[in-house]
Amino acid sequence: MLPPPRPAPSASAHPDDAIRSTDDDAAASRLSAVSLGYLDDPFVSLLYRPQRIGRDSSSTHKPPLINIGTHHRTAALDAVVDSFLSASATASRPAQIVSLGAGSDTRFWRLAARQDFRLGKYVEVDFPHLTSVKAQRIAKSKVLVSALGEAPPAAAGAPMAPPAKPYKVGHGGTSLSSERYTLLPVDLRTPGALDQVAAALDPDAPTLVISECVFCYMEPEASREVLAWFGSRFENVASVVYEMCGLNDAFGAVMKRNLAARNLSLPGALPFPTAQSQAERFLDPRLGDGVFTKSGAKSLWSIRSDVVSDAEQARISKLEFLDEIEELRLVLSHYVVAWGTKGSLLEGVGL
Ligand SMILES: C[S@@+](CC[C@H](N)C(=O)[O-])C[C@H]1O[C@@H](n2cnc3c(N)ncnc32)[C@H](O)[C@@H]1O
Repeated sequence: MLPPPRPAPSASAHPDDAIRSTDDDAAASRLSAVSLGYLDDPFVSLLYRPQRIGRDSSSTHKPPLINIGTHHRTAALDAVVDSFLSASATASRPAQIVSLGAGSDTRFWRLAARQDFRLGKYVEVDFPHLTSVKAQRIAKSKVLVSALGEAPPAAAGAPMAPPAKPYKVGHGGTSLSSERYTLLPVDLRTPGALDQVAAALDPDAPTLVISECVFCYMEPEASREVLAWFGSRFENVASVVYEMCGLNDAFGAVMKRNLAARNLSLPGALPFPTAQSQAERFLDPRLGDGVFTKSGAKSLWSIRSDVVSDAEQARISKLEFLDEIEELRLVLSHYVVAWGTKGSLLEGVGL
């Protein structure tokens, strides 16, 4: 969910600084939702430190509308990931997940903490500025390192040495690789940049590509290239995006004005007027023939009634007072979770 305007960055700032700073918004929203009890995620505070710490914990709290949106978005993405994992449970190769523009996301650690964790690989990519910070935070935390898998065995006959670390940091500190998890510095707009992602993946394994609030900051041609790349390289592939839609109204005008004050624009959101149009992006003939064969989408407002159970809605309704249900409907109607799949992955997702 997008925050209110902040002062524009100085003229000397890199044009991508504003895009990179959106990770701060996403992570701060997650931290707020966790600290108020909307979400249970012990890894948020290990991967994200708020830049402006006030005198009390309430300074990290976002308004209820943002907390509810963060909750529903997480519930929907969790449902997609669960559906993918159960559809790929019987595959001959262990499933893998790629998270594009992952920022400070914690999903890998939440999955690795589960009893039924069985992923072959989880790969995250983002700009090097973000991956270097994330690699450092992972390396400093025993809890985060413990999820990465086993260290490679020492070579036979090697002299006694201290135990090897279960990960390697590379690319000048901007990448981290391990048995279960790989973090790579990639600008998704650069042609050919995804080839280094391919090296970390099994081309024959069921693959889920997650993109949460990333494509909106890219030109639509660039995000189409990314989807086409995954769709053409992996036989058994599905993808899910969390995006904005319908910004051609008064709500969208305010959002665009607030973002412009931060040097941000949304070239990748404007061509999508409805949730359905986000679903149709996966079936766009310009992606290539049969790259994705089925798709679907729901706004966060529909996800509220169709995905979040009554019991969960009752639980979170007690966390904070919210009297403006019409305003909630307006905000949640402008965010959408859309998916596309080749074959039967995600067929049972219910979105
Ligand atoms: C709003 S944040 C979302 C972070 C994360 N997906 C989440 O939901 O918490 C958008 C992220 O996308 C990344 N991003 C945007 N454009 C990108 C690009 N061209 N290449 C790589 N990462 C990009 C940003 O750096 C940022 O971390």
